[in-house]
Amino acid sequence: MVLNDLGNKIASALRSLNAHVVVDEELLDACLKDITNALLASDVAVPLVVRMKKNIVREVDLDNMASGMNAKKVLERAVFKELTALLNGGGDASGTKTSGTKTSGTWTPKKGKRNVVMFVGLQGAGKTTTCTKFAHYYAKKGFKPSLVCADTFRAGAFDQLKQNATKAKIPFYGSYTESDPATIAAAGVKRFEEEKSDLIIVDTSGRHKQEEALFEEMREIASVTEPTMTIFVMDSSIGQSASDQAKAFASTVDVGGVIMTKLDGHAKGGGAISAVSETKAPILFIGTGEHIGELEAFETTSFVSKLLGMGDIKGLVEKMNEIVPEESAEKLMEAFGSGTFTMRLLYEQFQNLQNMGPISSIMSMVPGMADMIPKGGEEQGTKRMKSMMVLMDSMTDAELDAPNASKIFNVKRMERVCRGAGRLPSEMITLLEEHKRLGKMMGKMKGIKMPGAGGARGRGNPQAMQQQMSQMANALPPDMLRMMGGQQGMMNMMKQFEGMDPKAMQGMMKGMM
Ligand SMILES: Nc1nc2c(ncn2[C@@H]2O[C@H](COP(=O)(O)OP(=O)(O)OP(=O)(O)O)[C@@H](O)[C@H]2O)c(=O)[nH]1
Repeated sequence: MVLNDLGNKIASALRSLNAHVVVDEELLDACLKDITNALLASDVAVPLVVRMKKNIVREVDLDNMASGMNAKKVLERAVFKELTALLNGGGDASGTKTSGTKTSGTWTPKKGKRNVVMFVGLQGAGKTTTCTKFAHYYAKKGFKPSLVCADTFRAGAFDQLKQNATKAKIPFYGSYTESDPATIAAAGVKRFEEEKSDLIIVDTSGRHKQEEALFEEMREIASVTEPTMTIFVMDSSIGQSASDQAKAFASTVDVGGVIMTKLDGHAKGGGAISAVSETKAPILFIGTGEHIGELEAFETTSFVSKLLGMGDIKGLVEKMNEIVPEESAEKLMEAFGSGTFTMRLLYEQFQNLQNMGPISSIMSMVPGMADMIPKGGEEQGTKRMKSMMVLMDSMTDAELDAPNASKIFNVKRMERVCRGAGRLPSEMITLLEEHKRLGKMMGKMKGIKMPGAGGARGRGNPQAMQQQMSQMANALPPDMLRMMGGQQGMMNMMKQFEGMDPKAMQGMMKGMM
């Protein structure tokens, strides 16, 4: 993931202070040096790094720090604040901007109103892909989005948009014959206004800073479509040169938000962050893959928290509650109670896992678990899961709902399922073994009450919590328990959930299970 390296280095610089009881000037200097070096090595622009350092030093004023104040905590907070400000597009926590339609918070279109969003950005930044992801994201939220292709510069742009839009079932507009992008944009917006689309997305052609003619075209499109929001799409793998280009865009049109794409790559990312600060606009979303669902609403504090290995419990709760349907969670809970674990239930849990997106991104939300999935492990796991689902697709309803699936398959039935699924007998055996193993684990968990409302783990009942944790720890495979830091690690994790809305918490725990 982009910026991972930066996050690890800063977190390790901060952690290095833990070995010392008192933080003096010398230690602070050494830590700050490591942090600034990490920022520079990630391509964050020098003036921004200098400013950040100055702000941090001002905040962590050891000479004037009240006695009893923890210097490490103050430093951690200052670093957090500066990184947040940088990603908010201001670059300076002491004086954040707002201009035009932008705010330093998040922007959302208004349902049922006229929302025209113009996408601008460099060639290949991912505009066309992101337009469809953006439309899909809001379609799921009940909007009526539409797409207009005003890119007549790149041959094939309209076909790409058409293909993406058709797949996502989003109405689109474009032309093979009209060569003036402003004319197409105006006609498309007019059409969709008449059709009462409440989110009209206009894709423009990519350009470089030097191409004045194309910048003029962008101004013309903006003047005929009167966008309510202009989003600058930026490739996070772009280096230092991104800043100049971002500046040129922001001075031509009123950029109100940024979408950073390709965060799933391995680039250093600091150049992109510096460029965001040139636009003086907040990041609204991040692109984390090529697929339509791989667009995540951006929440700066959650992002910085994850970046520094502090987890993002709030995001985790929201994600779990959004993805795991209440009905499926209830069924799973029932299975916990009865110890019955059918193939269908396993299939449904795999479906939930697929909807969650990469497991590593979920793990990064849990404090201390960012590195739990070994390199390559995720891809391998996904492949295995898909192969098991294909096998289950070839089973009968009776087989899917049988309480003792691992016992009812004879050789003939196993061969038939494999033939139907086009899978090897060894894969079928793995599925049955896996199902049996999970069923066993489920049996051990029988009777565990979920934390949260009405759960045995009341805040005032640490003994009950300890008991539940022991039972859970016994049920988990030893490898997994070890990765979680043993029973103590689990307890620490649970402590992070303290003070959370019990209902939300309960829903999340059901989902996680
Ligand atoms: N890995 C990854 N690839 C992405 C992401 N977003 C876009 N892409 C890929 O980036 C490439 C370029 O994307 P396009 O959407 O064609 O870019 P564009 O900005 O419309 O290009 P122009 O029309 O030439 O300006 C495509 O191969 C996309 O699949 C992302 O978040 N992650």
